[in-house]
Amino acid sequence: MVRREIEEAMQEVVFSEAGTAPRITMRFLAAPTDVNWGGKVHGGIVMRWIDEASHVLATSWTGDAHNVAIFTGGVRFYRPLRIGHLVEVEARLLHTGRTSMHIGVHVRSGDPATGEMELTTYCRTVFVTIDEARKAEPVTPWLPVTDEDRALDAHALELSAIRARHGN
Ligand SMILES: CCCCCCCCCCCCCCCC(=O)SCCNC(=O)CCNC(=O)[C@H](O)C(C)(C)COP(=O)(O)OP(=O)(O)OC[C@H]1O[C@@H](n2cnc3c(N)ncnc32)[C@H](O)[C@@H]1OP(=O)(O)O
Repeated sequence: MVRREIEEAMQEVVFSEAGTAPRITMRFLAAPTDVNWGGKVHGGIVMRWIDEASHVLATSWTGDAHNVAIFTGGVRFYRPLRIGHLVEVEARLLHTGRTSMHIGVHVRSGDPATGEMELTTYCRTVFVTIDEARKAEPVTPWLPVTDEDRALDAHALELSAIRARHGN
């Protein structure tokens, strides 16, 4: 039920170059040490990359590395990721609340010989910067500029509202 509502909401949004939101991309090779028992990259490793890319984005937006994930959800593993393939992890700021940074992360991968990249994973994370007392600090608001920015900003709020309606 929640999943269907979230998947429907996700189908309506577009991530393209028309978005002006702050974003960062990490690129590297999937290493032999990232392997799972089936010979592909372990899902937990992909989650670590998602965490790291979100952390880099949150740090670049706030200028403060003391930020943590307060929520991660909507993780969708679309296809397996192969050892030796080029990996691209793109984190884009979707929305800022009083203290929260809502981030959409796309993981793409492909054979470096062809350069063709395919979407392997999408995930949404929420990060906050913490102060010395470990309280979430106010964040500089990000103001959407283009139609795509506004749509993604509204999308982030809609996903939070769906979860709140279902008690999580
Ligand atoms: C830190 C040092 C770094 C140093 C540099 C080293 C660099 C090395 C590289 C490392 C790269 C990897 C870095 C990854 C970082 C981790 O992944 S850290 C590991 C996982 N995370 C944690 O351990 C955090 C555990 N949680 C906590 O400690 C507490 O919840 C926190 C984060 C201190 C927040 O507590 P709080 O101040 O009471 O927060 P609260 O006011 O309830 O909520 C804050 C905001 O979150 C929102 N929120 C709360 N729940 C939800 C939810 N379910 N959904 C959506 N939003 C929510 C609230 O609505 C609020 O947003 P606003 O309405 O203000 O915009």
